[in-house]
Amino acid sequence: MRASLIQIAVDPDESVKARRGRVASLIATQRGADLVVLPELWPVGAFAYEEFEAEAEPLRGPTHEAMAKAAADAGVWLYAGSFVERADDGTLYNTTLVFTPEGERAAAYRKIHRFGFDKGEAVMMGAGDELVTVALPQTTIGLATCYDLRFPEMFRGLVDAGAETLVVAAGWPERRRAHWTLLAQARAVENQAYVLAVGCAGTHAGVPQAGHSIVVDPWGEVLAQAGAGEEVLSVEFDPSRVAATREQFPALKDRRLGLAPPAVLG
Ligand SMILES: NC(=O)CCC(=O)C(=O)O
Repeated sequence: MRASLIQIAVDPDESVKARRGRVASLIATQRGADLVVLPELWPVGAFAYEEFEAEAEPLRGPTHEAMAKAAADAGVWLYAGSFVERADDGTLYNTTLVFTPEGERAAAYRKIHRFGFDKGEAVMMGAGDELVTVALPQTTIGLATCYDLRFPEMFRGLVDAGAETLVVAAGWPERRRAHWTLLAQARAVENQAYVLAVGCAGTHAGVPQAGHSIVVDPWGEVLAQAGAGEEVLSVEFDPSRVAATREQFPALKDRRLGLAPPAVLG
């Protein structure tokens, strides 16, 4: 199976409309890949909070339309990263879309863990509360977005729902690049799954992006990693290695669920 992770530069000197067109052209160059993956909030920028209201779109808005067409034109499964969705009740969500090679929407995932503590996304957006997996012909993918990467229980939930390849769309800052690589490898090792994690390049809202998109195998080995700039990271991998790894080193079978809470002394 071949996946192409497009590490998009998100800079304020390019309009959302221009970037949408440029990204569609980049997807067209990946014809022949089985899966193309885009990062988090690439139309507007994950840290460009002041733009969220103005650039919010309905689910079937311009990003949905452009990405459905791009998937169909290239004939690829497209993990289209996320955009700012405005729901019918006015709530904003950080929503990832997945399209089939025919351009049909296969899934929409609203980011579960919002970043920013008491500001930014955490206060401006609603939180999703549903895990999402999609069965591709070669592998079942589990969907996650950026800050989600810090929450292992969410990834275990995706694995319990059948995910073998964990896909993370991110706008991860350079400041915490070491965490990015470490957490991607940890999620792969503990779940004995592939991790495909794509970030952004460039600088938006004054936040330099980490880039360094990464593909990790079920043994925790890094199969490929991008540099800091805009880049397409293309990688071949064998999804059957997930079952083989789980069979040969069956740690997932040794889970102990439902343990008693610690006794309270005194
Ligand atoms: N957009 C995000 O979710 C950023 C997450 C982040 O910077 C971190 O977890 O660190």
